[in-house]
Amino acid sequence: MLELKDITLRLDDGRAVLDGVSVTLQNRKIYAVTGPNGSGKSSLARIIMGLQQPTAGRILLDGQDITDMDITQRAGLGIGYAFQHPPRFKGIKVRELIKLADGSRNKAGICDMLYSVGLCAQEYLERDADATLSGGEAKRIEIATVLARRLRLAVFDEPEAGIDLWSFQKLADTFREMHGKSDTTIVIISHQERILELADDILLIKEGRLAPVPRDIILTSNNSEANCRCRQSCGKRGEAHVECA
Ligand SMILES: Nc1ncnc2c1ncn2[C@@H]1O[C@H](COP(=O)(O)OP(=O)(O)OP(=O)(O)O)[C@@H](O)[C@H]1O
Repeated sequence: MLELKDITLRLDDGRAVLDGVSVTLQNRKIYAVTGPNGSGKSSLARIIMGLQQPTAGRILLDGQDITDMDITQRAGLGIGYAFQHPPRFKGIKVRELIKLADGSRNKAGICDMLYSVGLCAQEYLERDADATLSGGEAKRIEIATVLARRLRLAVFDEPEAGIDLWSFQKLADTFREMHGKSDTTIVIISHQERILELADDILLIKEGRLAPVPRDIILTSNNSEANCRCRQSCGKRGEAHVECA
């Protein structure tokens, strides 16, 4: 359904953040995009959403070239995005925000959406969706609004960031359920093993290039990074090196 053809993003200094990324996303599949910090994952998500223009390459949705469309036009075609750091909205209640995402939802439907991201509806329905929300609360509410929209393509940028373990487990189950029930193609940028496990396909980005690799290799390399004493994505496979210090 979505084709990325040779997507390249160059900065003013000539550095390539993305370098010839080509991939075709299929209908109704879950894709996990993973890779080291700074490898270009969020840049790719922003380019899919129309928040950023690639320096070269084309994007096709069901054969239609959408490269020059802005975020509003792409939203109209059913492409939605949950930000890594979600915005807050002054003067809007959480209930209204979810209703805006999907006007056909009644109160019970809105409560279900909040529950699916691990929030108690009673507590949050009438809360202002402003800066009084914690980072994790705002993140979960934004994910609920994206889930509520019944999109063709939903992109989630690090949904785990700032979310406690219990809620994240619930969220992972919600992605799985949504996958079973809806036609939405889901792209999740994540470093979480749980997300990598539930994905149909894993896209590994390294230094701006796409390198699809077998799942077990990714999990092994993630684990070794977690064990590394310096905790850096340096690719030295978990051993402590002199230069790591
Ligand atoms: N407009 C910009 N100006 C300068 N540098 C940029 C710009 N956009 C992206 N970059 C750089 O490009 C690289 C890729 O950034 P991006 O946010 O896509 O990485 P990421 O893989 O999502 O990282 P993380 O896992 O840390 O979120 C980074 O080194 C970032 O600093």
